[in-house]
Amino acid sequence: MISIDRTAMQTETVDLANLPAQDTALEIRNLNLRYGEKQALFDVSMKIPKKQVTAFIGPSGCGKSTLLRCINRMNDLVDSCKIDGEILLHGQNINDKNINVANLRRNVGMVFQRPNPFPKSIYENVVYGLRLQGVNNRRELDEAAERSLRGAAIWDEVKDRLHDNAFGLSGGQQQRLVIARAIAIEPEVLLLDEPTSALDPISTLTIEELISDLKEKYTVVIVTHNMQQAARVSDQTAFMYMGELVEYADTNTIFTTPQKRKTEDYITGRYG
Ligand SMILES: Nc1ncnc2c1ncn2[C@@H]1O[C@H](COP(=O)(O)OP(=O)(O)OP(=O)(O)O)[C@@H](O)[C@H]1O
Repeated sequence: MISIDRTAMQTETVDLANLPAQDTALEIRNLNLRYGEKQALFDVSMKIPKKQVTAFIGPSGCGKSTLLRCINRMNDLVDSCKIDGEILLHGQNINDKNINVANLRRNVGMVFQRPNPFPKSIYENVVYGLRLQGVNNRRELDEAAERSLRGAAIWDEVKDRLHDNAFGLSGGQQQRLVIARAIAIEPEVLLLDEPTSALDPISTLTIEELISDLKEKYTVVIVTHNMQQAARVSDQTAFMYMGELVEYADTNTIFTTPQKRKTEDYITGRYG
């Protein structure tokens, strides 16, 4: 039996099935995904609320990362991947042929399991996306760097060495730097794919605290293996099993009174 620390759980709940459009960041409708012959997602539908943290949990191979990667079309990079169904952002299906994928990814940032700073200075890492957008004004870049590093809770640790190479930072600092890089271009949605699984417990805690702050400005979707983490940081939790969305509800309900037997078995540690 796994014990879950519910002290930090959110108490405010939203009616996910009837979420009004103005509160919905993303709507996934009847999403099916195949890698070649293998179907990895089965008819997934859900609404992801704005400026909240939504966690995807479930046993290894259940499709959490696949679903997350659909939200910024990272699966486009996999040749064998075929998707049908819709993911609506501002009412527009991001899978439509006329969608500009670079714009989509500016709006929907992603942070991976292993910190992946570029081999550049801390400063240049943060302003990278802005430079790509053609911003060259020094003051604008400086302001964005400070704002983003503060937003990622790493400013105080790096403000005196902004021009040092990012590889000199610890793993936990690198991950916060990568989050700063992601928020520098002010996306609406941040996708976090097991962002702490390569980090030590203290860095993990720092990132978890940061995630709770990030939702003031961004919609956060996090994949995690760690149920305690989902319980600590998320407002709603989606439990997936073998490519299906089994149960999706506010985090408190999922961890205290799940409605489905499979969810209960998973959160009580019977499998996974
Ligand atoms: N690029 C790929 N090509 C073929 N099959 C894939 C690919 N990526 C994932 N899969 C398969 O799709 C299924 C879902 O994988 P996915 O990585 O989304 O699961 P997950 O729940 O995130 O797992 P984990 O927790 O182990 O990361 C698995 O059976 C996996 O083997």
